[in-house]
Amino acid sequence: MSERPRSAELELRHADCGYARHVVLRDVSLGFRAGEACCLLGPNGVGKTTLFGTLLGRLRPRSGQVLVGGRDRATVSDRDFAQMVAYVPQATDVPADLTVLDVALAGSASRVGPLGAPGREEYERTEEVLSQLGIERLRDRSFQEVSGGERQMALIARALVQGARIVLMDEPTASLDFGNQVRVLSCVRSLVAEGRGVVMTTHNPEHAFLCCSRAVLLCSDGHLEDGPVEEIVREEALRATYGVGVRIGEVTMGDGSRVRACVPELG
Ligand SMILES: Nc1ncnc2c1ncn2[C@@H]1O[C@H](COP(=O)(O)OP(=O)(O)OP(=O)(O)O)[C@@H](O)[C@H]1O
Repeated sequence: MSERPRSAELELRHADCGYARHVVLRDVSLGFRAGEACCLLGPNGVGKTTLFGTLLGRLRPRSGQVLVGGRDRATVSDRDFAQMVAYVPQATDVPADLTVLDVALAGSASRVGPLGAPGREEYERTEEVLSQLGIERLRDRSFQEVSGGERQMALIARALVQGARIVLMDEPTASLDFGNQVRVLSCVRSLVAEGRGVVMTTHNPEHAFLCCSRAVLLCSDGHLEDGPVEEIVREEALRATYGVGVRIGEVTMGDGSRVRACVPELG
């Protein structure tokens, strides 16, 4: 298991993660900080959602600790937590009929408090975020009626309005078309460029090369590998994790930079 990075803003320390009768991940020590994108990889059922649930305080660690800004998660109010950590769920959970603007504006709830109502400042910030993400045209559309990719962008907008330094994204590209996947990955890069931290899960290891500097691979035997993407996302590791052959090559981009790409070997 790798060492904890220093000054992590969100951290698991020797945490056993799981449910009443089922510990899914044992003795996990991982720290996440602003200015870094980390990709969480692993096969179905290995425990990625369980790890997120624990980081978010929805699941209590069976042992060990979750620390937020150095404080035990259990001592941090949900409101304070929301100012430090935002969560972008998969876009499949559709709330009651709200516009895209309403969904994004909900990100300001932790700042205005339970009895407050968003004011001009919150509306202006929300409009700004919608245009930053290029979805201002969707402002008054029903969240239920926009496409999956547009919903995902609206949920990312909500996290940006929330203003948290660390953003957890659960399979942000799942069920998106190619164009929307690329837009979401570009958005991850922009978040990091503006100093936020992103922790995202994906079932496409190539996404780690595109927008993350760090990868955490959860292996079926319960062990975990954590490090720079190029050291973690390797052909042998992917074969061991997913049980399929994969070749990793490099592609030269338009600006001359080289990016790694994964191509599976079909049996
Ligand atoms: N509420 C629960 N109670 C008991 N066990 C659970 C519960 N939810 C999930 N599990 C089990 O925990 C393990 C990890 O599940 P988890 O959903 O965290 O995996 P995952 O890596 O997110 O999978 P996927 O890639 O398919 O989303 C699985 O064995 C699952 O069956």
